[in-house]
Amino acid sequence: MEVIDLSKENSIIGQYMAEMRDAEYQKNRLLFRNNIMRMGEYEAFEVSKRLNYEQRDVATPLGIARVNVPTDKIVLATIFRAGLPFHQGFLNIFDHAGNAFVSAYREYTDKEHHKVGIHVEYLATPSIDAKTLIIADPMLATGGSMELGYKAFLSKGTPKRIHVCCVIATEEGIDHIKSVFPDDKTTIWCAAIDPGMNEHKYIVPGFGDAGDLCYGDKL
Ligand SMILES: O=P(O)(O)OC[C@H]1O[C@H](OP(=O)(O)OP(=O)(O)O)[C@H](O)[C@@H]1O
Ligand SMILES: O=c1cc[nH]c(=O)[nH]1
Ligand SMILES: [Mg+2]
Repeated sequence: MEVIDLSKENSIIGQYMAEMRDAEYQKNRLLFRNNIMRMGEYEAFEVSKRLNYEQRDVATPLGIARVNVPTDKIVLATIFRAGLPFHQGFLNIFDHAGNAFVSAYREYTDKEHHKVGIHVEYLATPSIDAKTLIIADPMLATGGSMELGYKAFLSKGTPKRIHVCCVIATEEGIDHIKSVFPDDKTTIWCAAIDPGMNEHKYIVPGFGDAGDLCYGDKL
């Protein structure tokens, strides 16, 4: 399975990442959400290079122009909450895509807050049969939310190609995706692979809680 870490090549996303990781800068939720959205736009452009294309003749006012356009039928899927601004970034680029949403939230199952359980409660999706499925969620920590989100989407068909798109990943999360997603048709995209997680399963150095940074704390 191909894993593409966009930070391997210098680009403007290094600036977005520096701002998103900065504890002072993070205090402004509008800026944080906006940077997550811009990361989505950037990643979407990169993913677009891997789509299938066909030539089309377009009538301009002055003649016929030959243009390459993507033929893939895309479904953009995301996981509430932190996925929402990331999803918007992808949708700004793939504006003809279908859209799928699932809710998954992590909850500690022990009083020491070392073990994480994941709850899936809501699913709204078009058919993903024979589609190019892009699942956008900024954090790939244990990989549990991505797995459960994917399994929920699978109840609505079998995709032709899958792009797992995140902002920060861990090796553990990537290994988990490799163990549960089909190897021959999945690509993992990220903008950083961080060294690990703390005892509460937060990525270190990471950002902190991406959902809270976008939308505030929750009970
Ligand atoms: O790889 P995992 O260990 O499953 O962690 C990743 C999940 O954590 C975050 O969601 P969270 O559960 O914090 O919900 P939120 O977006 O509502 O804050 C993030 O958006 C992922 O969905
Ligand atoms: O570091 C992490 C891990 C999971 N979810 C987050 O929002 N942050
Ligand atoms: Mg959260």
